[in-house]
Amino acid sequence: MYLHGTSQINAAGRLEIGGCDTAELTAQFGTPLYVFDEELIRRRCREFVEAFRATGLPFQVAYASKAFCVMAMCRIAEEEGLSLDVVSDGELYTALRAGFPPERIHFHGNNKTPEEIEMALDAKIGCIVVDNFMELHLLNETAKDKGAVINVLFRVTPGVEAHTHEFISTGQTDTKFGFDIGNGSAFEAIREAASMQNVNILGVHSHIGSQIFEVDGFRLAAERVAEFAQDVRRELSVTFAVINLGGGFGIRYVEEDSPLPLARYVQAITDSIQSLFAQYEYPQPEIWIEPGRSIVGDAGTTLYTIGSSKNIPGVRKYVSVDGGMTDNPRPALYDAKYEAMLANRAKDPNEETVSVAGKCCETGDMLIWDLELPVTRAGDTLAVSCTGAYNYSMASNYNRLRRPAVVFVRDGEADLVVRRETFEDVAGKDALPERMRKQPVGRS
Ligand SMILES: Cc1ncc(COP(=O)(O)O)c(C=O)c1O
Ligand SMILES: N[C@@H](CCCC[NH3+])C(=O)O
Repeated sequence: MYLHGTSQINAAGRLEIGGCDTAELTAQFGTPLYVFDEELIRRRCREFVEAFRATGLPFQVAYASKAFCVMAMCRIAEEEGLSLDVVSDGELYTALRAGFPPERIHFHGNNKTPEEIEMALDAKIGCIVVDNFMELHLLNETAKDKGAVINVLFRVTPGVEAHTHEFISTGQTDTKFGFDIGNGSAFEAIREAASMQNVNILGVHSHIGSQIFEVDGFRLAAERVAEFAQDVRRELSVTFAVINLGGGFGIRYVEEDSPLPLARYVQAITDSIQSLFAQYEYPQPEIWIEPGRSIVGDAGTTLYTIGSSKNIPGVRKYVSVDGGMTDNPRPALYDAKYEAMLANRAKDPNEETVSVAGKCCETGDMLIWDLELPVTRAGDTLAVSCTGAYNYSMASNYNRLRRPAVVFVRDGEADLVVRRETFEDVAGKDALPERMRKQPVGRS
């Protein structure tokens, strides 16, 4: 397994992250356990911020909290000078509760409810990324009722297909998100908004997909957006102050993945926007981006305890862990690949090929196929790397499993940032109608 960030094998032959021995982490917090390397998260934030600073251009880096939204992560984003992208009332609530400055929050989503819009307006967030006409009208009306003017970006689809898994490509025309540039609906949205009293047009937003390993898609999106900005300026006299090119920067999950240094993505985006807008003699807009996975993805490691195994001679050996698709649905959903190692015997040589199964009652609950490992024993700790993004945030209680705890590790200290769920968390929200309740024992 590739060792990311501060991960290393210590003198005792065990995996250590953030100066914490994983054996101590499992003893203290149990498994499955999400372990986040805080220094690596901060390093990723700084890579983006420093790459922008080097350009001298005005910018915002908004952490896409959907990747991993907990209060402690919102604090880190704020401390590192990032803005925050939320896509629901729950994410907004988490951010506000963590004390994240509302003026640096951007709200996304293709079906924001009236309640979410009210909540965002009441919190006085920085901007709403408008996705459709219904939302635009609702937003203007709600803002009018509250005597407010809300900053908006328009999510546009530039017709660019990112080279990635088709389920997570969103910049193409046939998508549920945003206003299409090609068919004129993006232009129409701006035209309508320009006559509204309670929305202030900041600019446009485009997100072309996720886990992208090249810059051409971003360049192409920048071209389409710049051309659109020019049309809008010429025909509607509306000038965009902000261009947001979304997130999607790829990370290394397995050896075959070849992401670019984060600064390269920033450079390609800033170079394109700067030269295109200069070419159109258009005032330089602020450039915003929204990385999620590339900030937290490789900083997360999940620790599991190995339990049963099943050897099918001539076919394969299954080794089961105490979590699975409930804490990491990505292999089942996207056929996502992961690397793993034995954390408690990290120096032992690999001796067999096994497939790592989760504990859910479902054949598809497999975490890793054909993984080289030392011969495992029940009680060993398996560490799966790169689980920081879209694992905890997409976790479920399938089979009524309790969601794991989350710890942040740094300089030999481990802080619990989400406690492990209890049975009460799992079943305590259930209600039994009166007619189904059992008579207390001993009464007639
Ligand atoms: C609008 C928007 N912004 C940002 C992101 C974050 O993407 P990533 O985690 O790939 O950086 C996504 C998810 O793909 C998104 O849909
Ligand atoms: N959840 C997806 C990414 C979706 C991004 C949301 N726009 C993943 O795990 O890769």
